[in-house]
Amino acid sequence: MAKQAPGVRIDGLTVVYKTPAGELPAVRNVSMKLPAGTITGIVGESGSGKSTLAFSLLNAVQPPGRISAGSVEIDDLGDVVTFEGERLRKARGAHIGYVFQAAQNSLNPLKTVGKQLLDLGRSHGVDDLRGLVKDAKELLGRMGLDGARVLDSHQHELSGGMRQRVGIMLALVLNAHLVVLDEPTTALDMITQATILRIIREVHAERGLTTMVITHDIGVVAEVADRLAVMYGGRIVEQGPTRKVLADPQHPYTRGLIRAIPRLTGDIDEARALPGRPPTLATVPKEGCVFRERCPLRMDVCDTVDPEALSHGDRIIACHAVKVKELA
Ligand SMILES: Nc1ncnc2c1ncn2[C@@H]1O[C@H](COP(=O)(O)OP(=O)(O)OP(=O)(O)O)[C@@H](O)[C@H]1O
Repeated sequence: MAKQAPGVRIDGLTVVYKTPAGELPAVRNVSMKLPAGTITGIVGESGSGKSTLAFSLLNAVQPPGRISAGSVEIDDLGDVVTFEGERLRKARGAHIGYVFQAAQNSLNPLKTVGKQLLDLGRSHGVDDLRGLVKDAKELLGRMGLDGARVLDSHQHELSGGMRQRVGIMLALVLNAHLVVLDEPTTALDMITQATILRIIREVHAERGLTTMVITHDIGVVAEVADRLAVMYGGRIVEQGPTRKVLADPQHPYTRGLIRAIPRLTGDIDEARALPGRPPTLATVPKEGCVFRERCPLRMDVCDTVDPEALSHGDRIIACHAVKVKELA
């Protein structure tokens, strides 16, 4: 059993959903690494495939979706795409912790948090349930909450920020060292958001985790992530160390995303929203570059050839224009 931060290698991952127009890819030929012990942020607009990618890490894509190609190799565990049944259920929770999007709603409203914790422990064959409760209280205390009181509460008795922390506790309490957080701070006020992000960083470092954070908010990624991957139309268009990508974005979509952030100082008009809309499964181009319709650097080749993800130093970028610029 892996009891330290595992590295993860995603290779050629494609996930399709069955639609009236046939099976269409929501994640297309994605390859990336999550180095052991790092926090990786996945950022992109709504519908870009972030949650689908996150579910693939647990081999938990639900019908009408399915992983149609690729692998997700987790150190000391193997390729989870090949896992089924009991082996898969055990891997989730014990190895891979997951905090669902809007953790507010993933708790059972009829049961106390403590009861749900015991259910989780039993379903994973934990013998020492007292020890589990002790760990849960300690984690909640670590996150600034009164553990005993929270375990006695129903979800409606907890604020949004408290529920987010309960979600993080449930993802960690079985001692998973790979943790996936889907929009961990959406719908929280700025102060609570800052607190949760600080807690994520601290718990990540203290417990020795490999963490993936999914968000549409590039500010969240800037705050917590060591590495950043930008998704668009099911593709990862740029990835690399967060600071470098934010300081010197190369892909025209990353540039657009960063330009669209309103700044507290400076002229509000300087923040320019990205023109156009992100594609849906039905409108994403089947060939050529997925971003070309909104791209200021569009060239003829973009209409027919999907740009390959190429290494540029410690950055990986999928863009014909960036390649041309480098060769110039
Ligand atoms: N069950 C489903 N059936 C059909 N299409 C789906 C299903 N789930 C997701 N999709 C489609 O797959 C694409 C990717 O969705 P996904 O939820 O992974 O994106 P996302 O980036 O996480 O977006 P959001 O931030 O809105 O959750 C979208 O076009 C979405 O409409």
